[in-house]
Order: sequence, then C-alpha cells, then structure tokens
Amino acid sequence: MEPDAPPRPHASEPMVEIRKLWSVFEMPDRRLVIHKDLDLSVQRGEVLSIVGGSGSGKTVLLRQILGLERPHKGEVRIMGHPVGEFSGRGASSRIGMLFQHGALFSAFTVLENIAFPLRELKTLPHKLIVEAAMVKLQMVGLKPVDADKMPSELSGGMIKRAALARALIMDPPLLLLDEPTAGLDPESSDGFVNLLRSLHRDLALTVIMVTHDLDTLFELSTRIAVLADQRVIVNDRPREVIAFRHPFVEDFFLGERGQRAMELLREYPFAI
Ligand SMILES: Nc1ncnc2c1ncn2[C@@H]1O[C@H](COP(=O)(O)OP(=O)(O)OP(=O)(O)O)[C@@H](O)[C@H]1O
Repeated sequence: MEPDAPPRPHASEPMVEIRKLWSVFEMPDRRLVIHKDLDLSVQRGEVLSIVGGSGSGKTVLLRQILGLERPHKGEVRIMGHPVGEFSGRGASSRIGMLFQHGALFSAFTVLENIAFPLRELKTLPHKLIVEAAMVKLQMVGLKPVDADKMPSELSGGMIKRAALARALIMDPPLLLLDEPTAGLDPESSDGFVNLLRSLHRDLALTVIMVTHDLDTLFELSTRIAVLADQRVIVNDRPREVIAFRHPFVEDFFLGERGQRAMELLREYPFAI
C-alpha cells in the first residue's frame, strides 16, 4: 500500500479509540494535568458531542485526536492506527477539522481557501483542483458566485460553510467540529445544523463535536461524552447522560437548561 493511501478499517473497529490518555503541560512553576487515564471510544457513523466545563480540556482532546498534541502517556488510535502515523500531508484525507471561527485565510478567495489542502498536495492539475473545490462549495450550500469572494465579504454562516467545505475537500471519513454554531444567529444556526445533519447522513461521516449549545447538541448527537475530573465520566445516549448523577451533569442539564433539554429530547426522538 502506498504511504498516503487511507487504511481500510475493519467494519466493527472504532473510528477513534483513546486509551489511558494523559495530557500534561509542563509550566515553569507547575505541571498542568488536563487528562488523566482518559478513555473514549467513538464508533463509525456516530455524532459524538463532547461537553464539559470551561478549561476541562475539550479543545485539547480534539487536538489530541487531530495529532496536534502528543499524549504524555496512553494512546490515540484512528481507524486502528496510532494518530502519529497520520501527521503530515495525508492527514486531511482522514480527518477534517472545522475550527471555531472558521479560520479562513483572509488573503485568499473562498475557492482558494476550499482548494488549499488539495493544492498543498502538489499532485493534481489546477483544473481538477478547481472542479473539486466547486463541487464542495455547492455541497455546503454556497453559490458559484461566492467562489471569488474574499472572507471579509462573507456572513458568519457563509464563513462556517466555506470552512466546512475546506475541511471536507479530501473526503475524510472523520469530521471534528469545535463549537460549530457559536456566534451564529438562530436562523443561520438552524441552517448550519440542518446542513451538518444531511452531510453526516449522505457522506456516512463520523462526527466528533464540541458544543455548549443545547439545540445543536440535541439535534445532532447520537451520543454525548461528558469531560469532568480529567476524564470522560459518561459516554452514552443523550437520555442516559441527562440521568447520570454528577454535579457537572446536573448543573449543565438541570434547571432552565434541563427544561429545554427535555423539550428537545421530545422534539428529536431519534437522538434518544
Ligand atoms: N499549549 C498549552 N500550554 C499550557 N496550557 C494549555 C495549553 N493548551 C491548553 N492549555 C490549558 O489546558 C486547559 C484546557 O484547555 P481547553 O482549551 O482544552 O479547555 P476547554 O474545555 O476547551 O475550555 P473552553 O470551554 O473554555 O473553551 C486550560 O487550562 C488551558 O489553559
């Protein structure tokens, strides 16, 4: 097999398997332990949402899955392979990442942004790259006329869509989303959630997302993993997670938010 060819995972193999993970930052005056013996398994086809308090290590966990942080101890496997094997040029064919603020290159047009990972490969002719980027641009609901716009000319929702198209340009089976609907107005947020739902279904994606937004959480998640006490304290279907007894879970889902959570569970029974 050529080095950059995607591995063929066994159908029953988890898409992501994290075992006994320690994430540690050595500071001049102290040692910051963010994850301690953290276990997490994500099956193919799931939409797993990670929730946890501020500073609990959600973003660091996404970075571990992307291979941008190295485990201090333990291991992160993607499709059966240690994540370190995926660094470099082949990485975006396995994992797509949508950063919180879109992170588009401001000096590039929308089409150049979407095409960027393909161009970096330096193996495909220009015409093919443009065609592939136009397909992805339309797949995320942007119009051909948007291709030549600069990021500064886009609305918040359009920026997210362009960044999503870039994350999907290499057809990765795994998509990571950091706060996908943060900063969007309710209408754009609904539109983006609907887009994510149909892409998850049509592209048979596995999705791991960090979100604080209950509507996004309950509309999309097949499972929810709660990060607290430096590990995943529960990873289960939404209904089971709400019933899990832990101060963070009670705080996050009960009270006013809990009322909304129960309404959403009734509205979106597929998530139960
Ligand atoms: N490179 C780094 N060096 C030192 N500390 C770091 C580094 N990256 C993250 N941290 C610390 O790790 C902890 C977890 O950060 P992280 O961004 O993962 O939290 P989070 O759960 O995503 O929080 P939030 O919901 O507020 O975004 C924080 O205390 C943060 O300051």
